[in-house]
Amino acid sequence: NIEEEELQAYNYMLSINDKMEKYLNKKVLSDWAYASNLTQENLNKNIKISAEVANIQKEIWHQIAQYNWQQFSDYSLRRQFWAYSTIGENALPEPQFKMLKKLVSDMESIYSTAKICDYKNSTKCDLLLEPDLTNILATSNDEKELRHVWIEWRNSIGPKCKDSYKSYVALSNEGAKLNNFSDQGEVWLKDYEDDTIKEQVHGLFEQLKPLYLQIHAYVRFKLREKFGEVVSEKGPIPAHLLGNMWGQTWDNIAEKTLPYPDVEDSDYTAEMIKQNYTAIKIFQTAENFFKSINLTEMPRTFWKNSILEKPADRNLICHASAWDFYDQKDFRIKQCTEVTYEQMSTAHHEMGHIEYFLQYKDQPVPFRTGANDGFHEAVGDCISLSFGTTTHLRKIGLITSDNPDPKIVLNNLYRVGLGKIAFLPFGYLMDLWRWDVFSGKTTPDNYNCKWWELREKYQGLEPPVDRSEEDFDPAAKYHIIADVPYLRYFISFVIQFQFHRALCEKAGQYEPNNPKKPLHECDIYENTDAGNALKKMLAMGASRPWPDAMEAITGQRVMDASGLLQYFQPLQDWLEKENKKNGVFIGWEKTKRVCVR
Ligand SMILES: C=C(C[SeH])C(=O)N1CCC[C@H]1C(=O)O
Ligand SMILES: [Zn+2]
Repeated sequence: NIEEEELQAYNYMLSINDKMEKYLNKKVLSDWAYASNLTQENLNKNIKISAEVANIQKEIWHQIAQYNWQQFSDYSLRRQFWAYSTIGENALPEPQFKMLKKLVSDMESIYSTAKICDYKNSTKCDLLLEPDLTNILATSNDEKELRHVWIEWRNSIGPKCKDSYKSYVALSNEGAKLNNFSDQGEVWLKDYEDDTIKEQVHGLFEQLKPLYLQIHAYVRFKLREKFGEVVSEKGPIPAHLLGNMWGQTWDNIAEKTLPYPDVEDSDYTAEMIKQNYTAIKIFQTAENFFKSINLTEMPRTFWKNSILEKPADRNLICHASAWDFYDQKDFRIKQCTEVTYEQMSTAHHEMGHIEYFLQYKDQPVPFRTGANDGFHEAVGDCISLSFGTTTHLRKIGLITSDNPDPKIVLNNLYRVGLGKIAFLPFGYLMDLWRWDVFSGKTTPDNYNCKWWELREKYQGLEPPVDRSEEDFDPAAKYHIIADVPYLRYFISFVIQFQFHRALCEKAGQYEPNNPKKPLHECDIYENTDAGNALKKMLAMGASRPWPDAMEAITGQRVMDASGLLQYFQPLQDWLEKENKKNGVFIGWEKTKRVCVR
């Protein structure tokens, strides 16, 4: 009868979780070995162990189908069975599974080893994305150099990945169908446990669009002042002038576009260099913040096993990442850290992942993940909202003057806005493009022009030169070729402000309508009430549906743009006034650029 079956199932679940822990540890160790040293040998080993784990997942998949787990009375047991009942590409027969793994690994290797020639010295052809091209895009004022780097990076990747990408899409969809999903895009949305998630996300974007239009119009006006006619008055902004290879965050052009350029402005990167910051010191600074609010210090093995600087002697994947080795002890970050303020934020972002791993490490294996993917991306960024205030930067000496001029605070809010507001349309369109690719609505002969259609429609950006279907520009972004979903970041950029608002209220640092305690100057540093509330939510992992985790920390059960909008209200007021004063056109007319089909 069902009681006996449930008791047997309980013991079965204990045994498969134990088994999965051991095999996942082996698999992640081999994933790490390949990602940190891109050799053929490491790839072969990684594909072999991954196929072994996929076969175990298939075995479990067939075994759990024998159980009437939907009838079990124990919620947690039912939920663990539910978690094991969708296994994605692991459902593919071994040959197809191995092929898919190889396609993604090859594209990651192409991306991570791609080199281009320097604009000024055409014999120097060893420029990598990190750190070389990233630095040029962040610091160069030479429009021709920016254009060169933007085009050459895409030429070095797109054409080489297009065929692999088509096969990757087909195989991913085959795996999806074996799990009874219509396509891979639907598999990616499963863990939101809400079949209205797409509509919710669309609604959030529409709510945030007016704020985006204001910062877009202001930035276009300032860039036109700086670069001249290459930036049109009313058209989309050329994508190579925004301080970032993908135009996804614009904080690197803060100095060039500040609202109050005359007040003394601290260049935080210069200050970090002046104060002899190193990669280690950057991570110790991040750890210090987490410890100050009663979260957990990094385990000793973290400092031993992590890769916090780019090794000179091998090819590796430099895109920053945080790793859980499923043995409740070994947690690592791999980051090719440079001493810049942007990298300080990334270090907090990655350590936020580690804190989540540490808090849920005693959960059953299927619950050792975020309440939803967006939660995992929001932890570190939420802490950075405190870290990046003038109050905190003064505390740690990255702002050396104690000038209380409110213009300094607004300049800093603008800088944060260039990172957060500018990101929203990019965070949204990345999977808008991929959902249509997986569903077949966007076909391979339309991949690139559809991409630029979305980039213009949502971001108001245009390529610096005409594009065609010979190009494959989506591949220029890591997550596309590395099979990493992206909706998680859009969701994170919304909910991190809900978390921040809730923690700031708990810390007594924010009171709605109290101009003495505005949200954008709240710093929860050393506040354990806030830290303990965050800690409680993190420890839940994915043991409950995400509205329960959202309620635990904010008291709300929905995603809500009001946190972000309240945080940036002073900036939005300033931008609306400034744009009106300058008589700038809000929005953008159609691009003159063409995409040849
Ligand atoms: C830092 C990471 C690793 Se989870 C990352 O990929 N991020 C963090 C913000 C958005 C996204 C990106 O770089 O595109
Ligand atoms: Zn992340």
